[in-house]
Amino acid sequence: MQTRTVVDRAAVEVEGVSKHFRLRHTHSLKEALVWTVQGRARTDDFTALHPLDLAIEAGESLALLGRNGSGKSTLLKLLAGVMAPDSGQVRVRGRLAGLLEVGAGFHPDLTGRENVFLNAAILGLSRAQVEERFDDIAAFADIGRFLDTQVRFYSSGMFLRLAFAVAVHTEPDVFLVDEILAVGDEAFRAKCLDRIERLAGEGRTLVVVSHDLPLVERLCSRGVLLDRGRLVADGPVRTAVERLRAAG
Ligand SMILES: Nc1ncnc2c1ncn2[C@@H]1O[C@H](COP(=O)(O)OP(=O)(O)OP(=O)(O)O)[C@@H](O)[C@H]1O
Repeated sequence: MQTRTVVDRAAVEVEGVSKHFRLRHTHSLKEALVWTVQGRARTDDFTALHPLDLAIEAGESLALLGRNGSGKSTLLKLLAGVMAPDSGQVRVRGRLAGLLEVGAGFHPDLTGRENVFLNAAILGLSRAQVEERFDDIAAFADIGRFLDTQVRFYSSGMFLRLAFAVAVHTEPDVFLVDEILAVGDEAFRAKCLDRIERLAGEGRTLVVVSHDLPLVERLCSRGVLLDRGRLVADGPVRTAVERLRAAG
């Protein structure tokens, strides 16, 4: 009989990952000079994430929870590979897609249509695959003739519509979603949530960052709670949500 450890099956593995930021206290040469003369440090190191380990199994739906500034988005960016950790490593198996920031991966001078091809290529689709799925992407985004407008003129909701439509049509193995659904209108949000539930139902791995606790309880089965950059709880989502609520 073949035995596999949890780590063998993990879709996402995070090992000893940490992230520091350098905070600059001065923003002009003059200010820098004054602070130096006063003997004050012009920069300060801030640890957004202390070394942490996390294994997410294929097909799991996990919520990253925590108060403002606890490190959720930083961890999500490290998983997405848009930011490099200062220590440790992140391994993701399969195709990764997600919505981290409105407009990320879009070129402002290109039209929506052109950006669909650009964005889908970044997410690993061939031109032929995008052509085949283009009508479905456009129908999902439902932004009408704005599809042929430069995206610099898009509202944040229109960006979200197109970005989400592309991301779900890449058939990702691992799907990352930040608070971002907040800018969509109610009907689109409902459509996105249905689609996210469908992705989860297909056995894809979900990692969701949200302060909308009823929503994460609906979408996720596992909750990971961060507090000031440290992983403080990991278990059933309801337990993590209760702990977060209790912490006020
Ligand atoms: N590029 C950066 N430079 C400096 N500090 C940063 C940077 N990005 C994040 N931080 C800091 O790291 C900490 C964690 O930020 P992060 O965005 O991960 O928190 P979060 O849990 O997602 O918060 P929120 O719920 O408010 O979105 C915060 O104190 C934030 O100010």
